[in-house]
Amino acid sequence: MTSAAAPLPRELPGDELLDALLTGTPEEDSPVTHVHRLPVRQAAHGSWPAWTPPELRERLVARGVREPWAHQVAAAEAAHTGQHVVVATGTASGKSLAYQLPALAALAADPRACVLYLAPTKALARDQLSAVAELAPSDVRPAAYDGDTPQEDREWVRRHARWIVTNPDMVHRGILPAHQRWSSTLRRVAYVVVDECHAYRGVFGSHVGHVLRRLRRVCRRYGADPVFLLASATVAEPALAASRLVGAPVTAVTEDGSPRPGATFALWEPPLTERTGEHGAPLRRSAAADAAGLLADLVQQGARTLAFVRSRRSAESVADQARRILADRGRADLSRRVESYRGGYLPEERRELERALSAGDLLGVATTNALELGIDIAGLDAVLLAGYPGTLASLWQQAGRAGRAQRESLVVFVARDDPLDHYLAHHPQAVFGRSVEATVTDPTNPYVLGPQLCCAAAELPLTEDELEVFGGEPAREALDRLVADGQLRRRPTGWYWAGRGRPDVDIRGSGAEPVSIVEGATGRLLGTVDGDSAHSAVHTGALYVHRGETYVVDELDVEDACAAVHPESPEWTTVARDVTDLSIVDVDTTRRLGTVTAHTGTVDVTNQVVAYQRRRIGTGEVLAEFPLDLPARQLRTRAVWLTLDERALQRAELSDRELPGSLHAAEHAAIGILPLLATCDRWDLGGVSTALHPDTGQATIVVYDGHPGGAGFAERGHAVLRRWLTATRATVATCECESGCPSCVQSPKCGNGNDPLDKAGAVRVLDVVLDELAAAGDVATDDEDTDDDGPADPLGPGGPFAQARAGTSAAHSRALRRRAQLGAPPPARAVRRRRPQPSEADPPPADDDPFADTPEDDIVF
Ligand SMILES: Nc1ncnc2c1ncn2[C@@H]1O[C@H](COP(=O)(O)OP(=O)(O)OP(=O)(O)O)[C@@H](O)[C@H]1O
Repeated sequence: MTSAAAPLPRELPGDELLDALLTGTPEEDSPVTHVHRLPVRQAAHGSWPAWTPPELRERLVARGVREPWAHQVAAAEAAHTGQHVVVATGTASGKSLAYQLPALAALAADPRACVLYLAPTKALARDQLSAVAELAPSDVRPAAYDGDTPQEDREWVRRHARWIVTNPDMVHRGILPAHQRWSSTLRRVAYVVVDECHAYRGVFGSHVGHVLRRLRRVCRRYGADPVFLLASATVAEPALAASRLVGAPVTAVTEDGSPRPGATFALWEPPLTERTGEHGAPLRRSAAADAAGLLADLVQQGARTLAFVRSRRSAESVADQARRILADRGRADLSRRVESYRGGYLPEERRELERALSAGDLLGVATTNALELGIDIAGLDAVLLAGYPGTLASLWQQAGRAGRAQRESLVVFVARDDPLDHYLAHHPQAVFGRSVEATVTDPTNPYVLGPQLCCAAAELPLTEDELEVFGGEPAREALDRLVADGQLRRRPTGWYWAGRGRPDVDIRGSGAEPVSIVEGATGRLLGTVDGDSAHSAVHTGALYVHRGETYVVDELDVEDACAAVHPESPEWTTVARDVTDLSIVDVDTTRRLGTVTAHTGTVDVTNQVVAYQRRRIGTGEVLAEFPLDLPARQLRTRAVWLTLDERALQRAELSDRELPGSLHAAEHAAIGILPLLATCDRWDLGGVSTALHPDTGQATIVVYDGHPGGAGFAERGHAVLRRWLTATRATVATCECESGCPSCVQSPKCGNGNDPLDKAGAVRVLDVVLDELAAAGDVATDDEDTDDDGPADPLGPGGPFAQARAGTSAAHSRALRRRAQLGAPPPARAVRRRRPQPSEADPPPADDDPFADTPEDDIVF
C-alpha cells in the first residue's frame, strides 16, 4: 500500500500510462480490444492580417501566440471581407482566435460596434468570457447575459457590454421578444459567434436555426447585417450544416494548421461476469465501475484526468468510487483531489471546479457532457469515456480535452453493456475510419416551424419575401394553418401575431412542464426533472438521486408538476414499467424489397407508465412490483418501419412461437445501433414490434423518433437502411452471449421486461431483410464500417429521402387519410414495449455501481 505522503510518479506519456493501467493483467484477460495511435501533426503558420490592431497582437504574443496558424488567418480574412464563416478544425486548434481576431478588430475599428457570442453550455460561455476579457481593451466590457445573470445586472449588460456572451435560449426568450429594448445593441451587432455549432442538432438544432434566422431579421430591421462566425471541431459537411443553421451561405475553413500532439487511444470492453440480469442474461462489469478504477489509477499516476460519464448520478458515483479506491490505498491526499462535475450544481460551485481543474488542484474529475464543449483546460493527460457519448462528434469532442499541453495523452473508451458500445469496441474502423455523423435537423418539422413562425410574427410582422428563409413552401403551409387556427392574422402587409401575450415556445423540449423535486419535510427545492421523463423518473415510490444523496418519492403530483421526496438509502433501485400503443397515421414512403417492405411516415404513440419494480442493487433481483395510476401521454411523430410478408417469415424459418421474440430482439438491436449513423441517442428513439400489426396486416418492426413531429432520425435510418441493418446484424451475431444480453438484444428500458427475445431469430429476420435489400440493388456499401454517410441532408432535394418519396404507397396513404376523414376510430393498436424516457430508474445496476447509468444530455443553462 502506498503511503499517504507518497509523491506522484513522473509524468508519463499516453502509451506508458496505458501500460501502467494494464500492469498485472494477463494478456488473455486484457479488456483492451484495440489500441490506435493518433499521429503528431506539425504546425502551418500564417501572417497576422494587416488590419490586426497592434495592441491585440501584443496581447496575443504576450500569451504565447507568436504567429497565427494558417486556418486562423484564412477564417479571419474571410470574415473580415463580410463572409459568414465556419471554422471546422480539430479540438484545441485555436478556433477561438479565428473568431476573436476579426471580431475584436471590428470592435477596435468601431467604438460602437458589438459582438454577440452564443455558446451551448454555460461552462463554455464562462470560459470564453474570461478569455475575451484578457484580450480585449477595457471599453469592450465583455459580460454574460444568461440564466445566471442577476436581474439587476441585466440592464447594465444591455447598455454597456460590447461583447455579450449568451446562448440561443436567451436570444429566443430574452433578447428577441424584447428587441425594442435591445434595439440600441442590435443595430450595432457586427458579428454573431456561434461556438460549437454541432451541438445544435435534432429538434433543438432545428429550433436554433430558426432563432438565428429571427435574429438576423431583427438585426436587419435596425440596420445591422452581422457576419456569422461559427466554430466546431466535429461537424460533418461544415459548409452545408452551417448554412442550414444560419439560413445563408457559409464559407468553411477546414484545413487545420495547428500542431497536434500524439495520443494513444484504447478501446476497452469490461468482461462478462458471473452476475446475471433479466432472464439469466450474463452481465458485463459496468463501464462506470471500470472508469472509476481507471480514474483512481490514473490519478495515482499523477495524470490529470477527466472521466466522461453518461448521467449525473454516474458522475457522482464514479467520483465517489474513485475516491474510495484511493482512500483504501492509503492515498487520502489524492482522494481529496477527485471531484464530480455536472449540471444542477450552483454556478459558483461549477466555476470553482473549473478553476481547480485548470489550476491542477484537482487531478481527477468525473463529469457529464456539461464539461464536453470547448473549455480550455490545459494539461489534461488522460480522458476516459465511460460509454459511447451518443455521437462520434461528442466522442472526438470529449477525447479532444486531452493532450492540450502538447504532451502525448491517453484516451480510453470503456464500452458499456449495450449493442452500440459492443459494436464499437470490436469495430475500430467505426471509430477511427469514419468522419462524424451528419448533423440531422428537420427545420420543416411542423412542431418547430409553426411555433417559430409565431415567435417571428410576434417580433415583427412576417412578410412574403421573408418566407423563403423560413423554409419556403412548408412555411407558407404552416402560416395558412396558423391563420386558420386564429394564432396569426393575415393582412396585406404580412402575417401578424393574433394570440395573447407572447408565444410560449420551449426550444429544448416537447413543451412538457418540468417537474420540481421538493423535499417534503423542509420544502427545499432539490432540482427539476424534465416533463417528458418525469413519469418514469419520479413517479410515486421511485428512487431519486440528487448529488449523491438518495431520496424516495412520496408522491408525484402530475397537475402541480411537483414530486415530494424524503431522504432514504434503500437497498433497492426502481425501474418503471410502461406500455406503448402505436398506430400508423400516414405513410410517406414505401420501398418494396421483394418479401419485405420499408416505410416512413407519421405515427401516433400512446405511452403510459403503469407500474414500477423494486430491484435489489447488485443482483437486479425483482423484489416487488407496484401498480401506478398515471395518465397516458400522446406523441405524434415520424417513424421508419419494416413489414415482412408470409414468404419472408418462411424464409427466416420462424415458427409462430419464435416470431414475436425475433422481431422484438431485432428491433432492440436496431434501436441500439441507429445512433451510429445519425446524431441521436438510443434514448431519442422508441420502437414497437409485433407479429401482426393491425395497420399493416403483417409482421412489423417500427422505430420512431421520440420527439413530437420527429427530428429526422427515422428518415435517416431509412436512408441508410442497409448500413444500419448490416451493423445491427453484426452486433447481434458477434456477441458472445448465448441467448441475448444487454450488449446485443436486451434493452435497458423495455416496457415488457425484455420478454420475449429471440437472439438467433433476430439474426434470421435481419438476414432476410438484408438479402432482399441486396437483391433490390440497394446502393449502400457492403462494408458497414466505411465512411459513407450519404448526402448530409437526407431530407434535402437530392437525398435518398426525396427519391424514396417517389415510391410512396399512395393507396395505403389514401386509405389511412380516408379513415381519418370519415372520423373512423383509429386502427386497433399494437400493445407494447418501450419508449424513450431517460430516467433515474434503470436496469439492474452493477454491484459496484450503485446508481444506474442513464444517459442524459447535461447541457447547462
Ligand atoms: N496561433 C497560435 N499559436 C499558439 N497557441 C495558440 C494559437 N492559437 C491558439 N493557441 C492556443 O491553443 C489553445 C487552444 O485554443 P482554443 O481553446 O481556442 O482552441 P479551440 O479550437 O477553440 O478548442 P475547442 O475545440 O476546445 O473549442 C489555447 O491555449 C490557445 O491560447
